[in-house]
This record gives sequence, C-alpha cells and structure tokens, in this order.
Amino acid sequence: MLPGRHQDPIVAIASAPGRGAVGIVRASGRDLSPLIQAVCGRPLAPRVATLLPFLGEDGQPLDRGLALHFPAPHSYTGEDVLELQAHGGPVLLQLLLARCLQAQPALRLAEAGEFTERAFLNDKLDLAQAEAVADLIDASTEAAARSAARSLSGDFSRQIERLAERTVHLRMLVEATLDFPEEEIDFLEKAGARGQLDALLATVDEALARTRQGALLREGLRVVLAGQPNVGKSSLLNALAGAELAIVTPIPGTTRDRVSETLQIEGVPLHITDTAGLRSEAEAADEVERIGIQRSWQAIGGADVVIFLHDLGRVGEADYEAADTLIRAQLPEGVPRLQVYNKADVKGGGGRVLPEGALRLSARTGEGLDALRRALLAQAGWQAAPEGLFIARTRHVQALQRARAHLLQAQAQAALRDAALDLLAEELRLAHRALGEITGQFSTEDLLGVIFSRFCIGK
Ligand SMILES: Nc1nc2c(c(=O)[nH]1)N(C=O)[C@@H](CNc1ccc(C(=O)N[C@@H](CCC(=O)O)C(=O)O)cc1)CN2
Ligand SMILES: Nc1nc2c(ncn2[C@@H]2O[C@H](COP(=O)(O)OP(=O)(O)OP(=O)(O)O)[C@@H](O)[C@H]2O)c(=O)[nH]1
Ligand SMILES: [Mg+2]
Repeated sequence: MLPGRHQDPIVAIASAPGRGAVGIVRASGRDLSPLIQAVCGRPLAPRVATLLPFLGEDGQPLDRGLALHFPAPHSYTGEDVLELQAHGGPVLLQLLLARCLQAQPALRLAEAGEFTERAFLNDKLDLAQAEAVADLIDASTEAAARSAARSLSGDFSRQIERLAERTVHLRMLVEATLDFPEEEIDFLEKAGARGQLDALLATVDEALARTRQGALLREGLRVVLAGQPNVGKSSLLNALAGAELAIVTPIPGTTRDRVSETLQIEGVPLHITDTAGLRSEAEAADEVERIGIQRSWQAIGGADVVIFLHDLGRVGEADYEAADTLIRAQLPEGVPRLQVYNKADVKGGGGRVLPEGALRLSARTGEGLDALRRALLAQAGWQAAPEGLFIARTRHVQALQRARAHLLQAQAQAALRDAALDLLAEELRLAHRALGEITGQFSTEDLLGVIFSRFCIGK
C-alpha cells in the first residue's frame, strides 16, 4: 500500500489551462465509486467512454460529456481513475472540479506531478520514464519531443537496466569468491570477471556519451552574445532568429536590457541572449545603460558559451583595441567563448587575418552563419544526431559518471596481484546503486519530491 499522503484520493484539471475544445477533470484513488455514483448517477462500464450528464449537487447537469472509469489496477496511476471529459471552458472545469471535491469525502486537489508519482510508486513507470513524461510535455523542439517519447517507452531505462544486471552479475561473482577465500583470485580469473568488467566499462562509456546528448536535447545550450557597443550583437541575434527581435541602430548603446529567445539548431534548443554592449561605466550614456552593462556581465557569468563579437570595420583602431583588451581581461575564466568577427562585408573585412579558431561572418549578408551554428554545436559537444536518441537529464549524466568512477576503482582493484576482494565488492555495490538511482530502484523521498514538484498540476 502507498504511504502517507499517497493514500488520499486526488483530483485535478488534467487538460491545458485556458479555452480548449475539450477539458479533462481526472481523479485517482483507491475506490472512486462514491464520486462516480454522485457525478455520473450510476456505475460505469470499465474503460468504455460513456456519454452522460455530469450532475451537480442539486442533480442538475453541469455539462454533458464523456466519462471514463479505469478500475484499479489497470489505469495510468494503478489506482481507480475517473476521467470526466467535458467542454473545455475554464469556468465549467472549475465547477466540475469543485463538484468532485464535494462529492466524495477525503478527495483533495492533486499536487504537481502527483498522478505520475503514483504511477511510479505503483510500478507503472520507472523514474526515468516518469521524468520523460514531464520532458515530453515541456519539449521545446521536435527532436526533444521524439526523444522524450522514446525514453517514455522505456528504451533508456532498459539500457540502464542491462548495465545494472551486468553489474549485479559481477557482484555475484566477487561475493561468491569472498565466501570461498581459498579460491580467491583464481576463481575471478576463471569466471572471466576482469574481462566482463572491462566490457561493462566500455558500455557505460557509450551510454554516458548518449546520455550527455540526451541531456543537451532537454536542457539546450545557453549562448550569450557579448562585445563592445555597435559590433552587431543584436543584428546577429536577429539573423540567427530570422526575425527582428532586438532593436538595431548605428548608435552605440542601443541595447539596454537583455533580450532572450530560444532557437534551435538540428533540434538542439539554443537559449540565446543579446546583451547591452560592454563599455566602461564612464563611457556609458546614462544610469540605464550602466545597469544594462551589469546585466550583460551577469548573463556572461551564466552562459554555456559566450559569442565574443568583434567589428571588422574597427579592428586595428587604437581605442577599439584598448577596450577589447579590457573586456578580455574581465571575461570569467571558465566560460567557453567563440571569437567571432562580424561585418565581413565591410571594405577590407573579408581580407583581414584573424586569430586562430576565430570565425568571420556578416550578420547583414548571412555569410558565415552556418559555420557559427556548427561551431556552437561542436562547442556543446553535439554529435550529428544519431538515430534513436533518448531524452535525459543532468541527474542521469551524473549518476552514470558516479557509476563509471566506481567501476574504474573496481577495475584498478581487480588489476592488483593481491586484489582486496571486499573493496572490489564495495565498488561494484556503489556502481550498482548509482545505476539504480536513474530508474528509481534506489531513490529517496527528497529526490522524488524535487522531481515531481516540477511537473505541472494534473500530470
Ligand atoms: N484521456 C487520457 N489520455 C491520455 C492520458 C490519460 O491519462 N487520459 N495519459 C496520461 O498520461 C497518456 C496515456 N497514458 C496512459 C497510460 C496507461 C493507461 C492505462 O490505462 N494503463 C493500464 C492498462 C494498459 C493497457 O490496457 O494496455 C495499465 O497500465 O494497467 C492509460 C493512459 C496520454 N493520453
Ligand atoms: N556592414 C555591416 N553592418 C552591420 C553588420 N551587423 C550589424 N551592422 C550594423 O552595425 C550597427 C550596430 O548594430 P547592432 O546590431 O545594433 O549592434 P549591437 O552590438 O547590438 O550594439 P549595442 O546594442 O549598441 O551594443 C547597425 O547600424 C547595423 O546595421 C554587418 O554584418 N555588416
Ligand atoms: Mg544591441
């Protein structure tokens, strides 16, 4: 039986808020027959859509719609589920919700993600699949949506489970040897434990690479456009977006506040931010620009990649170069940056020799934009979309990294002439545990709370 708050019956509006054609009020609980009797006036045939009036407290219909009863355990949550598929007006849906709350004692509003949390607790989904439900809903690109669907179907979880099974097999070998000390290393050798460990590590490396790609699809890349005033940052944002998002003028100091937009390259979400041109407080036109420049620095601090933009029309000018040196000195160490030279179309701009690794482009003509897109993907570590990618999260990447670290420790131990089998066994146990955290085989209340509270209500 489910613990604590998971025992209450719950209800929520399960369709997108606003004015949809159809809206769903969904309830889940151990036994919803009082609710069904009150609102539908009679029991419902299992898993069959029935057209009927939804009755208010006074017996008058609130709407006429489709009712669906999924008796436990054959439902999304594994509990009794009732769906009222009504007309989608927000006032009507609130009325229906209130009617349900009052029709069955102890029924309460569902918290964010609570339906899916129950599906997890009742073994309908594992944790990675439950996360994929949220990632599917939140997907910002088509590639992200397709990958989330693949994770939801269990592809990712199965790969992780196979890794866990192989780890368990190794644990068995080592722990069996521990029980028969006279056989010791000899036994490990005969059973091929070392070879299996090497092969397992290679597969973990592959899984880690794919999981990183999956996390990139989900989280995207935070790109910040930075540089001196008037170098063409806003023009470049507009060129990449193919839309006039930011104001462009020949006046230095045009952009005052950050302008952000999510674009995509090959399905990878790109959260791109245009910032106020960087110059010293003394040079800034006014207080507004000074605050804008502070915000530019904040954005740079939080970036995955900074596009440091230069003006080919001005490189070589003494004051331009002096300002450039000052900015370079201030750029935070750890943030990767691309040196990009804009205005390749100006006289002499195409011929100038650039520092190694720098890109030349023109926001005006579009020349060089594709190379910039490729460089951004390369910077993010994106490998040309392999088939069958699944969505993943930073949490999964970190768990795999931990598993890998423990397997490496185990490998080092196993390579010793007088390998300490108890240490080897412990490293394998920890690797197993890290893998199990991905699918939720090992999870804490805290972790579940963090994961499910980020869902939308009704999910
Ligand atoms: N109307 C409606 N559409 C929906 C959902 C929903 O809850 N209601 N879903 C909500 O996210 C998704 C579908 N997910 C679902 C997953 C399992 C079951 C279900 O009844 N499972 C049973 C029976 C399985 C079977 O017949 O094969 C079970 O697992 O025992 C229903 C919906 C998307 N579309
Ligand atoms: N010839 C040429 N002019 C460009 C190019 N890109 C931008 N410009 C011009 O440069 C001027 C400044 O462009 P913006 O995009 O506003 O520059 P910015 O870096 O956003 O400037 P601030 O917001 O003031 O920091 C405008 O007159 C643009 O038309 C380019 O590729 N070639
Ligand atoms: Mg600008």
